Amino acid sequence: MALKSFIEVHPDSHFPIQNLPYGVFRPGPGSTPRPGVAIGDYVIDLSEIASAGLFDGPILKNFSDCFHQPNLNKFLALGKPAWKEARSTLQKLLSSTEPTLRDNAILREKALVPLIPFATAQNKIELLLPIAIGDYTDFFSSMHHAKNCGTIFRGPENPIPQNWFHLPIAYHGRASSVVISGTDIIRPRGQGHPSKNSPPYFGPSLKLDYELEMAAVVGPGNELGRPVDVNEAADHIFGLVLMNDWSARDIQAWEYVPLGPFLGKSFGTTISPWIVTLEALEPFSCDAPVQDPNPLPYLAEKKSQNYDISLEAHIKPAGAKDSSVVTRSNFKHLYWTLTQQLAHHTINGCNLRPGDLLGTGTISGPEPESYGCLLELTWNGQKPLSLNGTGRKFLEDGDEVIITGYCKGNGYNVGFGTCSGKIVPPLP
Ligand SMILES: O=C(O)/C=C/C(=O)CC(=O)CC(=O)O
Ligand SMILES: [Ca+2]
Ligand SMILES: [Mg+2]
Repeated sequence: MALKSFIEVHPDSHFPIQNLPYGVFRPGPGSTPRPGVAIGDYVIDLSEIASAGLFDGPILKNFSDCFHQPNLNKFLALGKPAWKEARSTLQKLLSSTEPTLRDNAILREKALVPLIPFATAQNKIELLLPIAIGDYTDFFSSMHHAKNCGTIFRGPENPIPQNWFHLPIAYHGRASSVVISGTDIIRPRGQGHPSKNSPPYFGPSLKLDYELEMAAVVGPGNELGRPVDVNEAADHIFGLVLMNDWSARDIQAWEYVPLGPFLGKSFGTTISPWIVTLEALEPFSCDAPVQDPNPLPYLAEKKSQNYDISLEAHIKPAGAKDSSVVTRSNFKHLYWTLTQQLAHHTINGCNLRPGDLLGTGTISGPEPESYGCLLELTWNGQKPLSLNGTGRKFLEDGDEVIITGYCKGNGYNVGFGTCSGKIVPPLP
């Protein structure tokens, strides 16, 4: 019998009792941010559960102040045994056979907050960035994406750089401009260089793009100078979010040789509000692609695993009734695994800290419909897409990009909800 909650959850919901993703929310205007867990159309207020003394396992009974914080960093720092304990406490508390919360109307009233806000201003719940992000790194782990970008930017002879098959390439992103789903993105201005013979121009980006990605949220992290072993790296990852690494292709193409992306990406990166734990994703793990050549020993894992997560990106133009699906991809296409990314990041002694964000890189698959950005889908604007009859080379003002992702279980989904953002006009 599948685990069931006393809270009714629609079979299509992303948030059944098997998921229990973590976020941070404000139950109403002016109230303090607090951690919560999504179930069906509700958020469980973890500060209320902690205040009621219900985190009573051996670890959390001494550390339940981690649920009276404006972000999840303190909980992340506690590590995997505490995460496991919290999950089993919450799964028990929410199960249909457990009376503690089910039959306590006063506690239910305090701890269960409707996620779909009612129309009234008073109980408009607000979802916030769940973590304080000290550092954000973005990898480049899809071979299909690397090949397509290489062909477009560097030509078809050697599209994938020689180092790519030996190490998970990355660049340091900008943590300050990571924003929560629903935040508008102002079209950036910057320099572009349309062709060899013309001088550079300055103005609003003419090639604004999305990048369909996921990102790992780092747990305890490591001490400076002490790398994480690749076979222990999974214990350092709390969970995953959806991510859109907005990219201004014209700014990027002109600025990024030889030091890598800078202003073409640092104007905004959107993440989804709910962190789905690796524990909830475990039933959906699958073998990662076979790596050829074999990676160096520090990247060779005993078990190399991905997750079967269906991913979609949609674009909804201003005033359009419906959005159009532009990408259909899957997390399982990634060549370098999350654990290889994390181990590689620390191999020189670099320390990761709780709440650090590690983007996977754009998740493109082999089929043209699975390409994870407009640069690939329109081949740098040469082949416009049709969105319900309207042509698109790159994003226009008013376009909303919506990324979704979920794993299909037997009679339920473990999903990520949505990660969305709308392009608004540049500054004058
Ligand atoms: O190959 C290039 O020149 C550029 C690639 C990217 O812009 C991708 C990037 O940000 C990393 C990724 O998302 O995979
Ligand atoms: Ca990226
Ligand atoms: Mg970005």
